[in-house]
Amino acid sequence: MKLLAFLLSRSRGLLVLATFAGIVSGASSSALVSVINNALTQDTFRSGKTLATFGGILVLFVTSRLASQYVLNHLNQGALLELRMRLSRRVLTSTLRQLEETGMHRLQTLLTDDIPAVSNSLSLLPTIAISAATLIGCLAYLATLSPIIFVFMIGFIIVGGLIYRLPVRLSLKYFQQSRAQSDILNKAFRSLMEGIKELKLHAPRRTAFLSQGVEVPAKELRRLMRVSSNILSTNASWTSFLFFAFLGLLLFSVTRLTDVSATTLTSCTLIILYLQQPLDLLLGSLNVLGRGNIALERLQQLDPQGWNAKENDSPSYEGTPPRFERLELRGVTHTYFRENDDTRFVLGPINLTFQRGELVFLVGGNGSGKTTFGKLLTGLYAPDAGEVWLNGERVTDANREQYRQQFTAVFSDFHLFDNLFGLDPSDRGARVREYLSRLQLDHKVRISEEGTLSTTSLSQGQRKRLALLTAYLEERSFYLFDEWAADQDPAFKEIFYNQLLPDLKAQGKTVLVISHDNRFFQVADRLLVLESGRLVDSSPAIGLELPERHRNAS
Ligand SMILES: Nc1ncnc2c1ncn2[C@@H]1O[C@H](COP(=O)(O)OP(=O)(O)OP(=O)(O)O)[C@@H](O)[C@H]1O
Repeated sequence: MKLLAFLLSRSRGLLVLATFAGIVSGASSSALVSVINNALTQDTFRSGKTLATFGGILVLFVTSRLASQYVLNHLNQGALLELRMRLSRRVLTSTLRQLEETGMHRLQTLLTDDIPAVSNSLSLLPTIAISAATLIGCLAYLATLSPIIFVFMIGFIIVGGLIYRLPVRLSLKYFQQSRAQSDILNKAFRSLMEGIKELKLHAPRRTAFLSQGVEVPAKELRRLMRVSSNILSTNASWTSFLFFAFLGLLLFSVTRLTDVSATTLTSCTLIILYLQQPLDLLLGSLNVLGRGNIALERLQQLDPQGWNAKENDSPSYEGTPPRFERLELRGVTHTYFRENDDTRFVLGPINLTFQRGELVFLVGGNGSGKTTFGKLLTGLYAPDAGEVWLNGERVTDANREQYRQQFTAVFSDFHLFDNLFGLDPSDRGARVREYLSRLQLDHKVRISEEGTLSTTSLSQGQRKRLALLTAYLEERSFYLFDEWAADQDPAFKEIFYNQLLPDLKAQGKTVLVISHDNRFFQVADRLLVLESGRLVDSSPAIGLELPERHRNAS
């Protein structure tokens, strides 16, 4: 079972210890039953010595049970922490394309549904260990009291267990289907959050979205989970029925055929009744374990090769990137396949060189591939074909992480963290203040010594300025701005194009600006034009002969 293998891979020693303590607890629980039974049936047994034995076993029972639970709880919580961290690391070490194809909604289901499902099943392990040990101990005691009733009991457990398993499998099938439905529902929830303004402004859209977008998958999820749970409830009731039917059969029929005394029968009945609880717990846990297993499989599917790898896949790169001199793209391409409509978009092949200290503009119509080019250039996408060379060294999978450290980028869908993670603002206090003032944010935002921003609740243009501040502090060699100035007022556009960009160039930075602002193209050394994924012009410097169709783009 995957769950057990997962726990075993984490700490075999502790698992053995917990199981041993569980067995001791189960055995002492059975011993308690035997003492109680003897005290009930034999007068000579009710002595002070027996009381002391009873007390001793009781202490052993409680302490071993506690030890088993503590160790397993420790293991479970550790396993959960590891799952959360692994999933986060997997996200950070997966390629951007893999994540885009997986879909954020699916990652959300993994975090919000699947990890708790694994957690639920792991938290059952102490109960399972103790119940199993109690069951085995009581059965052993039953065997000493009446071998024939023991054989009947074993027969009942085997037949009952087999009958129980079939509906559990069916229930798990429905549960598995419900996971795909959860993905769809989480996608709808994301739309609900991100599209709240559009939904509030348009009543018919809101009504249709609620009934088709949310209610349909939510109802389907309800149906699947209801069927799955009803199968289990029916199964549990059916098993209780079987249990008492077995007891009835034992008391009223079997004992007539065999020679069992009334005292033995009373003792056996006491034990069998005592066994009902561990049996119920064990059978009930089959389903929870099955659900945990399905959830763990889904988590592992995110990266089947890498999941079991040892933790040598730290997502951070600590080295110092080499000084940037020259970047060359030789015939690089990137293709998006759209399975739904069987079409594709091909960027490239692109042949291009960037030198240190160049200021280059990239223009092109909507959907021409500018942002895709930005992702390819910065190493967020690996090229499908062609080669990238940095300072005369070829970029491969092995050094792409290092290659990415040359770049800082503000994409049009940038994310603003509320802390300058990975940057030490105390080292850069004077520069932070200078940049805040240059970006006209000094009256709005303060940055604490720990790097926390006093607020990120700003206008979109101001948020972009804060993203630019972060980019400045990163002090990388190559800057990429994807339509950065689109949200800026005219006065700040002037500052951006006529002061900030030339300043970066003067510092020896290479800058690629994706822009539609043709009023400012003269500040560029070079203008690149993309059309339907093809680089149709890379005119050298000034004069900037922009093809007719792009002239009035801004
Ligand atoms: N994650 C993706 N999966 C599949 N196709 C994509 C993806 N991202 C972009 N595309 C497709 O690739 C093409 C280029 O998109 P891209 O975002 O690079 O264009 P762009 O020039 O930056 O456009 P805009 O000026 O509108 O921002 C588009 O046709 C788009 O449909």
